[in-house]
Amino acid sequence: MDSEDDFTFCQVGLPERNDKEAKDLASDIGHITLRDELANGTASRTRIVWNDKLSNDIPSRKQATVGSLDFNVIDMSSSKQSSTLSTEEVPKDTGKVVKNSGKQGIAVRKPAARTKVPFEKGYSQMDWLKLTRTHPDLAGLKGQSNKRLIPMSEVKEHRTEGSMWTVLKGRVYNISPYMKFHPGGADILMKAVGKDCTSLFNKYHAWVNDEFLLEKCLVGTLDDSHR
Ligand code: HEM
Repeated sequence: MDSEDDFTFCQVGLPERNDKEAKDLASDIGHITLRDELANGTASRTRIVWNDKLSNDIPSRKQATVGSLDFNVIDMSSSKQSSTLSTEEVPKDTGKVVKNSGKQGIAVRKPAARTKVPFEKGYSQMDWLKLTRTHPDLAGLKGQSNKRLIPMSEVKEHRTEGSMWTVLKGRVYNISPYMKFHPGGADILMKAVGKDCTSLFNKYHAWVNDEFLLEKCLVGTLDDSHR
């Protein structure tokens, strides 16, 4: 056999230097370094290390292990002495930084004020769902159709305790039975009574599925032909 026909198959890889560079790049992204270590002298595990300057200023750094992963947890909510981040900037509930003091900092976005009111016993969202399945006439229709066109003038008349109407996305609901179940509280929901509350609803929680939650409270469709 001619020597030119004699092929040898071998593993083709990057030159050693480039291989190392690529590995360093992949394992040292931003402020995080991945370090392979030998645990108990047997299995290898990866340690994640935050190595930015900021983390040195933050007092509460915890280390944890999940499976074979070791990682440091920086608890931003307990940070008090940082020169650039004040305690007001860290909301208690989220631990996220929402406001930048201007000098140096981390991304900033002020969330909309969200105050969920603890529900009274028997008024959880689950209780509401049960009620919607069992109550025969939550809307208070008394046999009337809920396919009726209702003028705004009629919506405005319904502001009494058992009959509180609102307009939401063109539909008219009797929200009276929902009042005590509303996770934002009954007080704020009173703002919707006798009015079109679509913009308020969207301002606070456009993601809430109103059609599903208030299905059994539907009294009709808004007739906006007289506007
Ligand atoms: C009329 C129909 C409404 C329904 C079915 C409804 C339903 C809900 C639901 C399911 C939540 C919990 C949201 C979540 O956990 O993410 C919620 C919370 C809340 N709602 Fe409503 N809501 C209505 C109207 C309104 C209106 C008109 C306002 C303001 C005037 C309002 C203000 C709030 C607030 C402040 C919260 C608590 C904070 C939050 O979760 O964003 N809601 N509502």
